[in-house]
Amino acid sequence: MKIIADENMPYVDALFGDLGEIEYVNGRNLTAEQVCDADVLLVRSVTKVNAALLDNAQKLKFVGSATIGTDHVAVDYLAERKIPFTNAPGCNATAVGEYAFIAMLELAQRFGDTLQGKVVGIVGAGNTGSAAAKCLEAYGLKVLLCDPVKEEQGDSREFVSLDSLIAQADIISLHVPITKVGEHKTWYLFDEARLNQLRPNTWLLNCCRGEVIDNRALISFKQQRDDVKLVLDVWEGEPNPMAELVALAEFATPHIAGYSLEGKARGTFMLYQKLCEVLGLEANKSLTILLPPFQFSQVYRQDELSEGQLLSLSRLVYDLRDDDRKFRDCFATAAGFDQMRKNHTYRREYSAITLKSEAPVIPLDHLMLRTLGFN
Ligand SMILES: NC(=O)c1ccc[n+]([C@@H]2O[C@H](COP(=O)([O-])OP(=O)(O)OC[C@H]3O[C@@H](n4cnc5c(N)ncnc54)[C@H](O)[C@@H]3O)[C@@H](O)[C@H]2O)c1
Ligand SMILES: O=C(O)[C@H](O)[C@H](O)COP(=O)(O)O
Repeated sequence: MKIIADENMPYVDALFGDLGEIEYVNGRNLTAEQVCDADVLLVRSVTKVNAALLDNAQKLKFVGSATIGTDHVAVDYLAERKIPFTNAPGCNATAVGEYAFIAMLELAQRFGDTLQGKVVGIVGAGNTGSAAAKCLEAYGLKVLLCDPVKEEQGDSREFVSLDSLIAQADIISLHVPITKVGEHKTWYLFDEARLNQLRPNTWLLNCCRGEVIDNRALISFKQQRDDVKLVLDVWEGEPNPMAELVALAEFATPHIAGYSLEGKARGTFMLYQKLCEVLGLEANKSLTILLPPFQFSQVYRQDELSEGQLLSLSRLVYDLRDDDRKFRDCFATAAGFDQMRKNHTYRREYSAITLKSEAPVIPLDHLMLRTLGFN
């Protein structure tokens, strides 16, 4: 069996090595010729999976995308050809939630402010939005959710409209899929008019898809409104973000909000489980053996935790400042955006750290940290 896999997908050898012969490819430049004799195709978000790529791949038995988003996949086309497809819903949700939370802690520190006491609006209350909300609520913040789709589906959480969220929130974090049609389409959800609604000093984070914000409108807006602070992980026109916008963002990264090792491993593992199911095989490998040990796996803590200390603890698993610095150095050079994504193999989730205390009673802060995700 021939398995074609994106070269940036980790743990493919460990999980798929027994199932066939693996060929690694550059996902962004994948051609129809390269996949014409594939039995299995494993992709990430940079590969357009459609008729042009797959019409000649007549042996194809399975397509898997180790991503949450599916906007790069012509799912109707695969269904028509009866080719089983799976993505990996929720695989990197914790990573995105922690990225957003840590970015807010970083902004607070950079601007001499505190995160504690702020009201945060989450737009899109699915896996990543809920993961961000979990961190924020663990830290005691008021969270407003806007998700008209979930609201219509009868989700029992409390929701507000987007206008009401914008009017009340100090911080807005975007977590919607990109959709171009329908009542709740998200393409340019934040256009010039919406951006002009933002309250003074709002922090706006985008870790979902670049085109959820009109990037040109955002440039003009931010040039007038320096009080608004931006954290941007996703960009219109990836892998070539607009240089003016990168310069205007407080934190800028190359679409890696979901790139924890845990999130990547879960993504590949979910494809492995699904392929085994499609092939009628037992999925007898385990996710836990994939992850390398973590250098700060145990942390001893006694004292009451300040916001600055919470940020220091968070930087053990993810130091956003490093990625921001690296990105500004490399995004403008040819292939810099993709190269940084390819080499991004160092980030962990809070769960990689086990908290220890020598005090006889577990400090109250440990309960908050455990709700955040620490062990
Ligand atoms: N930056 C990254 O590395 C990264 C990582 C993972 C996911 N993503 C992106 O984030 C998106 C969201 O991921 P998820 O796991 O939370 O997906 P999800 O499907 O679990 O949740 C998305 C939510 O958005 C809601 N929604 C749809 N249209 C909306 C609208 N107009 N207004 C408000 N809510 C709306 C949906 O009802 C759903 O609940 C993905 O589709 C993907 O594009 C980016
Ligand atoms: O949709 C997703 O899951 C994310 O956008 C994903 O993390 C992007 O990473 P890629 O697949 O491009 O490596």
